[in-house]
Amino acid sequence: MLEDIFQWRHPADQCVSYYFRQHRHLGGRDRAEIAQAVFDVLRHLRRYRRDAQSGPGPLNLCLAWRGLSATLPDASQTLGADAPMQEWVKRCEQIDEQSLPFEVRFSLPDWLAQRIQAMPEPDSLARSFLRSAAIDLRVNTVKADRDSALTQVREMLTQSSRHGFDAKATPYSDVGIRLKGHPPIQRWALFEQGVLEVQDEGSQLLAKLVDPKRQEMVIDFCAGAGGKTLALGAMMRSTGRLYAFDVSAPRLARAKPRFARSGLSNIHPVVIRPEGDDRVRRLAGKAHRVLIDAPCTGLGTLRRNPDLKWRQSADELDRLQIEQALILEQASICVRPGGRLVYATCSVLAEENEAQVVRFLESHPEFTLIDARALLAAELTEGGHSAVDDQGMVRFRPDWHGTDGFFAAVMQRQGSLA
Ligand SMILES: C[S@@+](CC[C@H](N)C(=O)[O-])C[C@H]1O[C@@H](n2cnc3c(N)ncnc32)[C@H](O)[C@@H]1O
Repeated sequence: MLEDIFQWRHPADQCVSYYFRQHRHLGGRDRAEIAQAVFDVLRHLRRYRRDAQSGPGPLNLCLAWRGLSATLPDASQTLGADAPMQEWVKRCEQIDEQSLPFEVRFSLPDWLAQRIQAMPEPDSLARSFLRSAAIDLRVNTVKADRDSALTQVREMLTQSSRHGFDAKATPYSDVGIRLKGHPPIQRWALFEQGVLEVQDEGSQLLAKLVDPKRQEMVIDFCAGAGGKTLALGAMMRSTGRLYAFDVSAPRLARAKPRFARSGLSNIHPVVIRPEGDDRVRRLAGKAHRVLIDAPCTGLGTLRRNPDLKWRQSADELDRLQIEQALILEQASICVRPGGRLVYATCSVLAEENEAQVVRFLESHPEFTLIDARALLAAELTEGGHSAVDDQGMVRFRPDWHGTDGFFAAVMQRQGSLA
């Protein structure tokens, strides 16, 4: 499986699923343990590869034993590694991490390590990317309120044969539930009925920044698989017109069953062209709110997708910046006077976040930045780290806020909505 993943042609979770389809005899517990070990290897790949230079066997075998030993205590003994491998694993685990350079200690490619080192509290951020993330759920408020959904989720977890699962309300989002453990939620009736959707708390808060009202015209410009569209549609109570745009027909096709499950009838999926699309032009100056959940490096989600740090590159970051600036131009045309434009990414890199917004505002004096503090009900300060900066832009970090890394800026076009 590691050989397949290291081609970097497909996301790691797809490679893992493919492997399990080819090895149907593996039980649930085996699958969970293998997946955990593989993701541990991806998180620590640079460090493990360096250690493996002195390893007692082929590279991938050494990596596999490191991953297994890190996730299953004493794995190398109980699962039968030979004596040299057991000794080598033990020696590696005793290395003082402070003796390692930053990029090895936190297993980052050079281009990314340099950028993280330039941010506040770099060790804390880099370390948080080495941890796995909890599963967050969003309650579809068209179908249930959070309290009743939480009660039902807890009942499901109590009935589960495995111990250690739990659920609690998310601290910032008033429609979120955070799970402890990884129960099989996709098989729950609550999920099939569209009461629950998997969505990180940071993404849930994005809908609050857009703050769509009943009967408005709203555009989710990069709707992809529809996660944000669903949250917006629920806030609009299934009224008004909510366009789900995307240039990718397969992505929008994947969103359609989710839209159907949700019970929302105000969503209109439309495949658009990246430039000069007629339907986008026809909506010029019409939308009350436009959300751009921009294509980005996704590096804020490293806890969930550790392979991204190996699949992304500085060249790809350059390419994405051009694409993001173009999307900002196209999408902003649709905002009506007094209307709102929200630009967001799941990245922690300034180039695709505040730099894009600052550049856009410089060339578009008809838009001004709104302070996000006024739009978010919950106090977003954790340990003295506010999620909203002095200019009013939002930045979540896994180490400070327990969410994925995430950025958002809210802008408003001059004029009055009336
Ligand atoms: C970060 S993903 C969106 C995720 C989605 N909002 C969700 O919550 O599931 C970015 C999306 O932007 C789309 N995209 C890329 N270029 C675009 C463009 N020029 N116009 C509109 N969408 C675009 C991609 O196909 C991708 O689905």
